[in-house]
Amino acid sequence: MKKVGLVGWRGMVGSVLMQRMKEERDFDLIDPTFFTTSQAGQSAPEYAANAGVLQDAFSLEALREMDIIVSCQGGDYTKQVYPGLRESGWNGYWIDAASALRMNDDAVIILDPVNRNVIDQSIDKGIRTFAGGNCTVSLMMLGLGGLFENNLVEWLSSMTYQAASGSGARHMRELISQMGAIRDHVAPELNDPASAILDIDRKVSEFMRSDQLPTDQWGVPLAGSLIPWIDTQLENGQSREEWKGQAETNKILGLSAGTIPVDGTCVRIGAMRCHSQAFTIKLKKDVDVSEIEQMLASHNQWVDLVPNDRDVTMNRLSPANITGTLNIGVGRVRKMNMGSKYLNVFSVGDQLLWGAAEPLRRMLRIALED
Ligand SMILES: NC(=O)C1=CN([C@@H]2O[C@H](COP(=O)(O)OP(=O)(O)OC[C@H]3O[C@@H](n4cnc5c(N)ncnc54)[C@H](OP(=O)(O)O)[C@@H]3O)[C@@H](O)[C@H]2O)C=CC1
Ligand SMILES: N[C@@H](CC(=O)OP(=O)(O)O)C(=O)O
Repeated sequence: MKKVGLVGWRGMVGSVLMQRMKEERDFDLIDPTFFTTSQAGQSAPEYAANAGVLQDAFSLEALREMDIIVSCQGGDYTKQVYPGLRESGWNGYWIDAASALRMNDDAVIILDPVNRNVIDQSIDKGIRTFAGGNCTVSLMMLGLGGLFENNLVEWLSSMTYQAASGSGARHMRELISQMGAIRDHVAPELNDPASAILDIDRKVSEFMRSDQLPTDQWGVPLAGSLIPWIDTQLENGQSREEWKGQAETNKILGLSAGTIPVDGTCVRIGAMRCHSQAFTIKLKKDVDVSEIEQMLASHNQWVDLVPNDRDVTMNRLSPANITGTLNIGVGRVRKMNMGSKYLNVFSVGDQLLWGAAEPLRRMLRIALED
């Protein structure tokens, strides 16, 4: 059995990955070693039989023993450990959730239902470094896979509604704390049916602008509000999250940079772990909506095509419905006023599953076949 090193397994992304690996019985196929940056020597989790004790994740000697390393530890860890490991001559598979290596020439962004051909070709060429894509990009490409596969996308704009989980566990907790604090602040008025809604609204607004609302993580209110900026600021006016849209989409498809223009505004909203996106897509040619729906639905088994009907959409195409599942809800499919080549689509997907953990465990399976 191949020796597989797991780094970052107890973090949020890592925990979702471990859960999926247990569900799919991946541990039956590997000889796992669990690494840690802070708890070396403690017992490895009991769900992996005979995994022994946690190893030091900074020990190149211990890492070099592995055939495959899967890291959900974050970009800082990758930058600290990966170069030295490769320089030492280690030629195993490095499979990483972080963005640090994604755009390297010798790394491939993994999303096998979309780019299995790119992955296979790169393995044949000797590439052994694989990075999960940005969650927004991966969810977009799975949802719209049928359009990319049929070479129909001239350009696309994605306006996002991104969940708190994309910023990490502490941010999720603070979102709930903000929600609770706002509710608590007007509890007496809410319980009194005779109270005026505009008085409640004024009290809520004042509270949200005060320093009583917990904002240590977000810096600003998210509950009852939104944040139209995700990740760092770039000189061209984009956020880094917006920049990733075009850069990663083209790289995943194995196209040269900028072949398919992708742009939009990335917005954080008060959802827990599902990213939603509203797409405006310029098609290369006029195709019937029914044919487009067929392409979208048949591209992969996770697309849940939701008919463009009000009640069905409200019930099925939402973070509340899709969270915790591998489904990618795809709906609101219709032509736009701009013309018959302009398509509207809306998608919802769990950013910890297909947005982070699932492409990694599927790449692990591919590496095990090698
Ligand atoms: N959050 C997301 O949506 C996405 C994240 N990623 C990537 O994954 C990386 C990890 O993200 P995420 O999982 O959110 O990070 P976490 O903060 O949840 O976990 C990272 C590490 O923190 C350490 N840690 C310290 N205290 C605790 C604790 N109480 N519980 C659990 N772990 C603890 C663990 O390392 P140790 O055991 O060594 O102490 C753990 O592996 C990101 O930096 C990013 O690069 C990629 C895609 C999406
Ligand atoms: N930036 C994403 C989460 C993330 O980790 O992205 P990346 O893997 O590209 O750094 C979000 O906030 O929703």
